[in-house]
Amino acid sequence: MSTPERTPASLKYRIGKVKQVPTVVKDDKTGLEYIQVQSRDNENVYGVTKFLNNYREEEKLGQGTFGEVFKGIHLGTNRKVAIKRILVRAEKDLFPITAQREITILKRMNHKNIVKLIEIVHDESPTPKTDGPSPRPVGNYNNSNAANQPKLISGKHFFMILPYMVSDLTGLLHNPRVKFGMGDVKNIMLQLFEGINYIHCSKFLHRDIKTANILIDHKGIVKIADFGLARNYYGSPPNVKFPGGAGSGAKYTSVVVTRWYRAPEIVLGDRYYTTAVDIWGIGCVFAEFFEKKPILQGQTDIDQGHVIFKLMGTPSMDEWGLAYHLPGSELTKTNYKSTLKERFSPALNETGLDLLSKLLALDPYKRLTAMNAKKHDFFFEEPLPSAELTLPNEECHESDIKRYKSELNESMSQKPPSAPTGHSSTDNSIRSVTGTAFPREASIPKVPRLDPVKPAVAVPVSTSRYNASATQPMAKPAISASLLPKGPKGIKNGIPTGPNKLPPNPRDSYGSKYSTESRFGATSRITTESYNAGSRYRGRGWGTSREGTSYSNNYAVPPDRSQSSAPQRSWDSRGNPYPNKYVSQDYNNTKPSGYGQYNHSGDQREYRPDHSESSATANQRNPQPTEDNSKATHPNNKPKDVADYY
Ligand SMILES: Nc1ncnc2c1ncn2[C@@H]1O[C@H](COP(=O)(O)OP(=O)(O)OP(=O)(O)O)[C@@H](O)[C@H]1O
Repeated sequence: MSTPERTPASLKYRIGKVKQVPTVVKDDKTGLEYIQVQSRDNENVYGVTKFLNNYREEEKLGQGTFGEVFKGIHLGTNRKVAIKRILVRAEKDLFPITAQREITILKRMNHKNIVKLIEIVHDESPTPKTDGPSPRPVGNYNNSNAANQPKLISGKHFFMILPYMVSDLTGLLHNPRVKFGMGDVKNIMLQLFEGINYIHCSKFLHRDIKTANILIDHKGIVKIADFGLARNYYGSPPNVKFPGGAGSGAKYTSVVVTRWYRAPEIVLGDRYYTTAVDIWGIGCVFAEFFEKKPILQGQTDIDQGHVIFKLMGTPSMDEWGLAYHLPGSELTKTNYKSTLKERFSPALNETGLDLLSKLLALDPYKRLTAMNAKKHDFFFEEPLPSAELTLPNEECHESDIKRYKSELNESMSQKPPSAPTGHSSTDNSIRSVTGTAFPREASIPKVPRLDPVKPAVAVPVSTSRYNASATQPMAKPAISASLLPKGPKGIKNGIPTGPNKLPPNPRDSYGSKYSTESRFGATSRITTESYNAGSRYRGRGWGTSREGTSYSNNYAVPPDRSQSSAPQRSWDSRGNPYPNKYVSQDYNNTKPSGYGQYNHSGDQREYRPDHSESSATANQRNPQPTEDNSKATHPNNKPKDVADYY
């Protein structure tokens, strides 16, 4: 039995300008207070309970941009949890939009490779009195470490309670005692593709794929975490038939993705990006297994473009025509040759290199989709993906990196004399695909050092999260001023704004290759791959011993929000038609989207073009909604969920 109570002022908050007044309900039996949330079909509902006396916080696991993550224990069950603190500042009374977004999206996710949200809890930090004690630290008020805890700004605190994961990929890759075999790498990559495929098919962009956001539980199950930058996208989900992403139907913010994992289209200022931005991030993660540090460490946003082109080569008009018409197109005047092969051939064979080059394809429309990547030959040749991940006996988190570095330095200083030449072991060299051991970080061949260049802007926040020597950005040659974009508008937010003149229509370069018909199958029925296609792996042992071997069980159908008149991109803000490449994205006109369209029977989820998703043609002459104005153009004139604000 529950009795509604008046909402205490402390629980009122705002999202943007909209006041949120949750109904607080008190459970008569337990005495717990929680916020009453209206349930929707197929959706888990989480209440908000008081933190105090329910959870105990232990050590800090990670420091995020908007909060801290602690290891903790649920006192009632002794279950280990991760506690992500969200600070609501009393002065502004604003619940952070990133947290709101993360909560909203996590609630909709239901897949074994996506981290679950257990609940949201709140606490009220005491208002400091001028003569009173300082505000108390989070949760564990009796914690002996309390004195060491950072002092909190007076305000309301909300905490996301997540299942505790023993490791994250950053921690594992930096731990000198952890050695992944190629089978393990394949296992992790396949799980990652499963997770990201689910996110994309649920019509969300993650927008912050990086090793620190890839968690692994005690059973070796990979969980994608941190949905603080995620958002829904417009248009149909990616399909198996063609490479390239989905979601180019609207203009999104360019300030997304940790710089080193940022896709080239974002770096060059394309705001109509797609799910392919997440695939780029996964490509970076894949390569990171072999160097044990982020592979593309740009020191500024512009430098990031140079670093990317130095690895993949400056694209020709044929290779990525749109790059020549993006705000950062000046970068295409560079003349870098791809170094991908020579850099990664010590670790990867031809098939592996092929997968890597397709995940890191500069043109997002040539990049693999997650479901296509899973079918790449790399996963079907020896060594096969390992059936289970063998994890180290220790927990590895990003926060442990400092410790690993000092351990490594210590062991290096006590290192016995090296074996005489001729008898030297090859154990420390990067092994080919058939090898089982990865090198210790110290033994990775060093990329030749070049003259250092002073960063034009501050090093990104993420840099500070790594021990300097672990991720010391590669020294770069000084960037010739002539290579830097210098459009009349200069540089905004570190992204070159490029020339003011309208880009010429690259129809010629794209039209022949990507006709609407051939790319998006205007007349064909698009069949997406079933998650049950995992049987292909299961036959080989992959996934057999995991929880929920029936992949389809993991896919609760999220509510189909795709029936809104999703804005389509056909005309740019200046009222000019976009390159036909983008116009061809209007496959949404003839194709429905969303999970509601899938037939879940058997192994195949079929995409049934029974009705149109949007009235894009009607919108064609109207300025297209952007992340900033999409709310205003929503048919109901109100966002369907918080993510729609962005
Ligand atoms: N459920 C969990 N179990 C164990 N560790 C976790 C969990 N969630 C997060 N962490 C740890 O905390 C770190 C930061 O978490 P997360 O990325 O979710 O926070 P954030 O504030 O959004 O960070 P950022 O600003 O870097 O994106 C992770 O890298 C991981 O080490």
